[in-house]
Parts: sequence; C-alpha cells; structure tokens
Amino acid sequence: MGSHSLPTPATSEGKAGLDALLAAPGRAVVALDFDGTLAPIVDDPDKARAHPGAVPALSRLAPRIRSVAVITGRPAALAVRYGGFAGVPGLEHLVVLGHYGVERWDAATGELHAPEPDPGVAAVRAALPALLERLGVANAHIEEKGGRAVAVHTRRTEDPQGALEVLRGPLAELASRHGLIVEPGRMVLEVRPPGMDKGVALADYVRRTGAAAVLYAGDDLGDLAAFDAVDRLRAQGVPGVLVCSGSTEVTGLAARADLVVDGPAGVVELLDSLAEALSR
Ligand SMILES: O=P(O)(O)OC[C@H]1O[C@H](O[C@H]2O[C@H](CO)[C@@H](O)[C@H](O)[C@H]2O)[C@H](O)[C@@H](O)[C@@H]1O
Repeated sequence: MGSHSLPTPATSEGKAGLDALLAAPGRAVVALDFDGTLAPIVDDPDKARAHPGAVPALSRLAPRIRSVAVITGRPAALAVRYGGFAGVPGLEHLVVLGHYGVERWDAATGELHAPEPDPGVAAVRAALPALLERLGVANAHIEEKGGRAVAVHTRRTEDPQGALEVLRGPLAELASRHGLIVEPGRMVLEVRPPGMDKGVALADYVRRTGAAAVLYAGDDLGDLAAFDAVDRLRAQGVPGVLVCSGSTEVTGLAARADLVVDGPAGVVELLDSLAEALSR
C-alpha cells in the first residue's frame, strides 16, 4: 500500500459524488467491474486474476463504507475464484453480481443465487463451431460460461478486430433465432439472455442497500449500462462518481467518466486512496 492523494473528478457531478461518499461513507456503495477494472486484461480468459493490490485495497476500504459489490459478466463463482474474494477479512459482506446481475454471491453466507440456464444458450453453443468454420474464424476461442452464456473471443486470432467484425452480424442472427442477445466487449462477443444488464443490477443493489452515494468503476462496453444507471440515480438525487479504468481498446467510457485512471493499477491506487482518506 502506497500513500496516494485522492484524485479530483473532472466534473462537478463527479466532485459532488465523491464529496457525498467522503461525507457519509456509511451510506456509500462502491461497485466495480472485474475484467479490465480489478483484473488486468490477459490473452487467455482463464488466466485472468485480480491485480495483486485489489483484494488488499478492497479489504481496507470495505469496512469503512456501506458496501462493496463486484458486478461482472463472469459467472459469479468464477469471479470469486479468480478474484480471490472468499474468506478475506474485511470482505465479509462483499457481494458479487455475476452474469451481468443474473447471479448473486454473498460473502456473508457463501451462497450463490442463480436462476435456471436458458436452453437457447446450449443450442447456440452447439451451432458455434460450424458457424466459426463457415466464417473463416475457426481459431476464435469459445468460452464456456456455465451454460448461462457463451462467449467468442478473438484476441488470440491473427486479426482480432477483423474477426470480431466478421462474427458480429451472423452471431447476432444466431442469437436472436434463440431469443438471445449479443453483448459486445473487448475482443469478445457474448451470447446471453436479454432482460438484465449492469445498470439494472447496480440500480437494484443501490436501492436494496439504501445507499446515499455510489461510485462505479468499469472499463468495457457492458459497463455503459451501469454508467447510465448512475446518471439516473444522480437525476433522482443520489450523488455518484463514474470511474473509467482506461485502456486504448475502449474509449467511449473515458468520455463519459468523471475520473479516468490508468487501468487496474490505477483502480487499486484509487481504492487505496479512498481507504486512506476514510481512515483519517
Ligand atoms: O464484466 P467483466 O468483469 O468486465 O467481464 C466481461 C468479460 O470479461 C472477460 O473477457 C475479457 O477479459 C479477458 C481476460 O483478460 C480477455 O482475454 C478478453 O479479451 C476480455 O474481453 C471474460 O472472458 C468474459 O466472459 C466476460 O464477459
């Protein structure tokens, strides 16, 4: 843990959000995305792990605020495992909302709540190898997501962006034939059921916790829904701070953020500086 001063948000709304968090931390929620925000992006999705400073920073911050939540496109149990979030002193009340909020894991009980998988996902999964072959992108990586979603990664192909573009339309068609949607992300297209997103998940979490201030940090397109939710909360009188874990791959988030930090290392620095400011 280094000694860091709190950065100043670039917008007046962001400053108001941070001020509210610092003034009444016991009523503040900090919610964070996993990949690209708490965990550095790596080529192999199975090798993603939380930044080494993430859990220590979260465990210092969590006891000083109302609550911390991780909101991720990953299955909740996988995020818990890759994050190293279970059984950590200080994180006894951590909540992980997986599959964009469809699943919920509570550190307090160790329980995972998850609905039945949509049968359309298995049908799409079965059709994928032939589709990838036909489109000339057979070397794209298929990520199994516990039957609740399936993702196609192009990061390790020769032309990741080109392969993504080739896949986008046909995958959307295949998904919609089974009543599913495509969630785009950093060199990935994920097929999943509609009806839930990180914005719905965050708004619901803020409501349940009765939070009076919120900070949300994300890096990818799927986090835009959470950014929208913070905008709506602000309009309803709940101050909020939007943090972008900056990258060269997704630029749209930085334009919307109150604070842009330098990837997961920057997020860890911010969490550390918040914990430090709240311990004075
Ligand atoms: O909501 P998130 O926690 O950000 O999860 C979104 C997707 O992240 C993962 O993919 C991303 O990270 C991989 C590992 O660093 C990287 O290889 C890939 O290019 C990124 O898109 C994950 O594999 C997906 O299932 C998540 O939906």
